[in-house]
Amino acid sequence: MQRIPLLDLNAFYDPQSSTLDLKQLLCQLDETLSDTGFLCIKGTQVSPESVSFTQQTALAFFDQAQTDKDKVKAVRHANRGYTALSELGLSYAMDAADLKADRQAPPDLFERYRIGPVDEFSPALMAPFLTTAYAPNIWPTTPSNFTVTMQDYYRQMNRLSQDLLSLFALVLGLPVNWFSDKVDRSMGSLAINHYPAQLTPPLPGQLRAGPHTDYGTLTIVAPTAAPGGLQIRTRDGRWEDVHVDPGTFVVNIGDMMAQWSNDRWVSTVHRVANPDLSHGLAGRRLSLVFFHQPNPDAVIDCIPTCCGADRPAKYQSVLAGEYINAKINRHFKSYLAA
Ligand SMILES: O=C(O)CCC(=O)C(=O)O
Ligand SMILES: [Fe+2]
Repeated sequence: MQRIPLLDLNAFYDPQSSTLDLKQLLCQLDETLSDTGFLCIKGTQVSPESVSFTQQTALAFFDQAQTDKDKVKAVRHANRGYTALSELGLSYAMDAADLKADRQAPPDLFERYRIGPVDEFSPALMAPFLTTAYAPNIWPTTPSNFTVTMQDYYRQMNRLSQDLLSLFALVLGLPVNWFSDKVDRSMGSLAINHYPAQLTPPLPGQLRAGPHTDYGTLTIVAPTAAPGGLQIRTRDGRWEDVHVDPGTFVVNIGDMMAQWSNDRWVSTVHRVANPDLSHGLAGRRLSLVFFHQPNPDAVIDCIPTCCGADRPAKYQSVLAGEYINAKINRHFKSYLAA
């Protein structure tokens, strides 16, 4: 029995829904965010057709010749553009003692396209972050609809994240717009992960994506239906599959939100398992992974309703941009070697 609940956001979006329905949604949210930090959602304003069109467009990019993909290769450790198979290991950036050994693990079996903010903010506010949070995107010329499709999907995910944060604010007893001015120039990024079919056994210890936590506020994942998927590590150390119904999204809490909430909510270690070799070509998988992050200059200081005399703040305040920069490059195999 899957312990990750599927929550229906209709109670939030539909003006006809009752206060009781909304209250129930807030309770379920708090419970699951405190338990695993993972949930599935439906009833969003993002259509399943739009998700599958975006996935098909992304697959068309990855189906191109390697030389074409290399034309939009991310320059050394820049988080924009294409990174090839075996360049990344999501477990490499982990500090936890129980994951450190994974730095020795072979790199992950996925290639990735990374897209940063797609909208302009005021030049004065963008200026300090033009090589980090607001670094320009790189766009391929083919498929010809790639740029507009990804920009559109990015904006939809950013909006959905803001709606989720409105719900989070209500759960925490804050005004519904409490997060708004901290995320209105979000530096979030869209990572498109392509996990090719596996026709030969991976190296010992090699996974589609190694064990890791995400860094930001929240992550929204839309995977294609394929074997070899997302797993979370339970508190007793077992790996549990996350079943994702078609047309729904996985949402999980990142490290920064765990810190912001004074560890009321959990950023759980997860990974992507290999498919059984018997699946052959049918084993390929793609996921659209939106990492929501606040404005680079947002101060991440214990959320007022998450600390008090009986629950002192556990973390020093930090700027969101500095927090992310300290972590983001460490996924690269070449960064470890440098
Ligand atoms: O592909 C997935 O389902 C999740 C990938 C993931 O955890 C990540 O990119 O951080
Ligand atoms: Fe992740």
